[in-house]
Amino acid sequence: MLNFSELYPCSNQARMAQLLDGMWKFRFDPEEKGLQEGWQHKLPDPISMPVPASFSDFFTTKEERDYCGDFWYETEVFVPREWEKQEVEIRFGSITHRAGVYCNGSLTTTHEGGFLPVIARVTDHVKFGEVNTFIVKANNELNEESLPCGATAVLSDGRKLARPYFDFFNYSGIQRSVWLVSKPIESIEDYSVEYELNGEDAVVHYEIRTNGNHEVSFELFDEEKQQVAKCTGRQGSVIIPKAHLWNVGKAYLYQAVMRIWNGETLIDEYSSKIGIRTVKIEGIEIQINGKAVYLKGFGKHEDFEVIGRGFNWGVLKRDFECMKWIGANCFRTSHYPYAEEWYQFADEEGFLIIDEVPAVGMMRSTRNFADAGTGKFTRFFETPTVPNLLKAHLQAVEEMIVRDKNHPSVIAWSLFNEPETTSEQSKDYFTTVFNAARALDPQKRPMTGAFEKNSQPEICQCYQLCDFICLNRYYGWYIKGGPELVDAREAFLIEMNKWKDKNLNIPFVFTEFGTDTLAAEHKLPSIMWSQEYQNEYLDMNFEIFDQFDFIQGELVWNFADFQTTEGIMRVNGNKKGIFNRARQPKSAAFVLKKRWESLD
Ligand SMILES: CCCN1C[C@@H](O)[C@H](O)[C@@H](C(=O)O)C1
Repeated sequence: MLNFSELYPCSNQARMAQLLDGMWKFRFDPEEKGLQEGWQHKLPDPISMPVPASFSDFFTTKEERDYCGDFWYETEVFVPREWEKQEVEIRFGSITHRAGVYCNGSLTTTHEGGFLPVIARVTDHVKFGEVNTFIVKANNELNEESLPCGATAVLSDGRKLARPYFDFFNYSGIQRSVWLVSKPIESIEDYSVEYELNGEDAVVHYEIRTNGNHEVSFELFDEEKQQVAKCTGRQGSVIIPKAHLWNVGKAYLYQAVMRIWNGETLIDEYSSKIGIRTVKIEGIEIQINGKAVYLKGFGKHEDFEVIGRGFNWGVLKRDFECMKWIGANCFRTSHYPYAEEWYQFADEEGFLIIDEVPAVGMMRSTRNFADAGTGKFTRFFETPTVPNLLKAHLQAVEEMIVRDKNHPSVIAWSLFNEPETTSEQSKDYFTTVFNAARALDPQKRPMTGAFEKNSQPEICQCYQLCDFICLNRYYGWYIKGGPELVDAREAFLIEMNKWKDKNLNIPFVFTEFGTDTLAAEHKLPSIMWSQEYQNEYLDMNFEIFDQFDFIQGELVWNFADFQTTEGIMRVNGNKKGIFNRARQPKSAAFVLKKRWESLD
């Protein structure tokens, strides 16, 4: 169990949450001298740095844009005397990839993993009624013992360089919002909800975890703020007659209000929106509230000009508007858990999410996208680093499921993206991961992972772990592209018939298929990288998908163009977007809109 509460900050009569986003102080530390020079107390000669944001794209030099190593942030916050009898925490939505958090010069916590919250209890270090200094020592180096996997090179001038085993830029920094939180000494630390549907009625089973022994109450209010249920006890079940169900494209959110009481005196209160719905795999169907749903949408990235992987409400709003316009109903948080606000908004808008842990790059290839399908095996799971990697993987899975388990939008957990899955060692490794994940989700949602082309049905050792199978396939792009599209179709059909012949009777979802396409390129007849080719490629894929009833979803790669490490196969980033990086549609967006609206 985690030794901190991941509950999203809220303010009420018992708690306060102060947002600390804004301009912080910042400094690179390439010589790693900060600690011995006392930077944990104060940064010398700092520059300014927006939070939340990646630091890379603000700069005009390559050394700063591509910086790899230690770096520091600092901010000052007044802590009111009224908080003196409370617990005080500082909560980062994430710090990429690892961090130590200091309060007035004292180390309060460390955290490994750049895509889940970092929470530090600072009660014993803050000065109430005074200005306090918070400092973060961070690092963005990649290795094979932490997620996502990669390596760190050292250039001839001594600078470190990230060598990702994945196809997205190693953006880093304090990329999500930061809060200063005060809450009672005895507080609500976590809660979970599970649902049962009985005709028009629903049963909400709840469990509340606190750090004390006082009585706990649970109430539910509908969207008209009318109380529809009330119960006492740390766990219980409440019946909701004629419940309003949460559904795809038709969200309905109740407000759950949890309180700790000392007799009539309120000790703590925490409230959160919940959506009553069930998720189930039934044969080849993915069922929401007992009804089959075909997933239409995208693999995405948290990525935008200038702010890199930084969270921004405006980008979130535009992305959801584009996804609604095109007729999508689902996205995968490729290749890492996104900022919580994405799930909150998906809850509001009735979108489905496949929530993915940052287990990407587990095949030791910077260009796995090119090596996939070449039979290039690197025996990734036979190396001495695997035990530590497994620890980091299990920690990330736990933090992701604990953080996201109450979102109705989350319908499945993706526990990897394109690892090697053809060895006994990979089977043992992922069996451990899947078993751990299953024990963590009170709602028992489906578990899956995204397989690349080497994971062929006759040699893959891990598809058997999945409740539904996600395939990333590029027939017509990395395999038999351009003039060979007709052969790509044949090869694709051969593979899909091999999967069909296994009679697995479970759903398959395509979580990646796509082509790099320059928004300015038109060519008649088509040529790879032209918009015409992207459309021809998509049409071929759809013709294959429509031949197999067990294919229950198509999530195109990618929603939008995004930044990657530079290289001969990337034109200022990955151009497989259906929208360009500014979220303007390529011609394929209209092809998808037409298809997806017809699938409704
Ligand atoms: C086998 C393909 C893996 N896939 C991973 C994803 O992160 C890349 O961006 C994508 C691509 O090449 O566009 C390929």
